[in-house]
Amino acid sequence: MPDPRPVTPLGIAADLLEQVEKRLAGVDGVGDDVRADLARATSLVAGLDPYVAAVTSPASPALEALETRTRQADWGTRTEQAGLVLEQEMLSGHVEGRFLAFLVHATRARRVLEVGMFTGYSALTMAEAVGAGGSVVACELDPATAAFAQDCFASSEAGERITVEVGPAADTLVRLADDGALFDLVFVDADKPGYAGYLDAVLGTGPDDPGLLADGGVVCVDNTLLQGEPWAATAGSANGRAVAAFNERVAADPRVEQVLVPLRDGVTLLRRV
Ligand SMILES: C[S@@+](CC[C@H](N)C(=O)[O-])C[C@H]1O[C@@H](n2cnc3c(N)ncnc32)[C@H](O)[C@@H]1O
Repeated sequence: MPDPRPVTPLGIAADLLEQVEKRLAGVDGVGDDVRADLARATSLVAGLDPYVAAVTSPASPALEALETRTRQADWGTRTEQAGLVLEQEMLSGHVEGRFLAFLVHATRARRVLEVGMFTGYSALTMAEAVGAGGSVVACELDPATAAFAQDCFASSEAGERITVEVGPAADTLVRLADDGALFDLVFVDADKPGYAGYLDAVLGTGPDDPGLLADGGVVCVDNTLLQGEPWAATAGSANGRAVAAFNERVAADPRVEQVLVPLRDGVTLLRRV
C-alpha cells in the first residue's frame, strides 16, 4: 500500500525541506552554518507531527482497524467508478480524531452531524465519544464509500450510534431541517465549494430558517488551511480558491465567533454569537 502523500502545510514544508537538504548534500561551497540551520529547520518542521501524535491519547482498536482498511483499499479504481476524487489522504486520522473526540467531551455533545464521511474515521471517533444514548448523523455522497464505512462500523459497538445519509449533503441538510433536527456539534468535511452553503444551512438564515445548530452548539470545519493555498499558492486550485473565499466570508460574518486552529490541514471552530 502506498504511503500517504503530504496534504498539510506542515507535511508539504517538511517534504520540501528534506528534498532541499538532499539536493545540497553533494554541493560544494555551502557553509556549515547554513547546513546546520537547514538541518534544524527540517528537524523542527518534520518532527512536529510525530511528536504531537506520540503525546496524544491513542485511537481505539476499531479506529486503527478502519484506518488500516482505508489505507489498503484501491482508491484509484474507486475514484474512476465513483466519478469523484476519493483518496486515502482524505482520512482525518489519529490526532484530528482525538481533537474531535475532545471537542465532543468538552461540549458534552450528544447529537453530532458530519458533512462528508468518507470511510467513517471521524464519524466513528465522534460516535465513540458521544457515549451510550448519543448519536451521529453522517452524510456521504458516494454509495460505495458509504457501504465501506458501514461495514467498518458493524464491527464496533459505537458504530450502532451512526446513521448514514447517502446522497448530496445539501439535500440531506434540507431534509434534516424540515424534520426539525438539531445538533450540538457539526463537523463539515465535504466538497470545499459547498462549505458556504453548508454553514448557512447549519446556522440558518433568519427567523423562518433557524438552521440545525442547537443553542450553544459548535461547528468545526476541516481543511481551512487547504495545504497552504490561501496564503502561499503556487498554482491555486478550485478547492484552494473556495476555502480562501470561505475563510474571508467567515471572518466577516457577524453571526459567528471563530478561530482557525492550525491542526493538520486546519480546522476552524465556530459558534453563534
Ligand atoms: C475529506 S473526505 C471526509 C473525511 C472524513 N471526514 C474523515 O475524517 O475520514 C470528504 C468526503 O465528502 C464526500 N463528499 C463530497 N461531496 C459531497 C457532497 N456533496 N455531499 C456529501 N458528501 C460529499 C466525499 O465523497 C468524501 O468521502
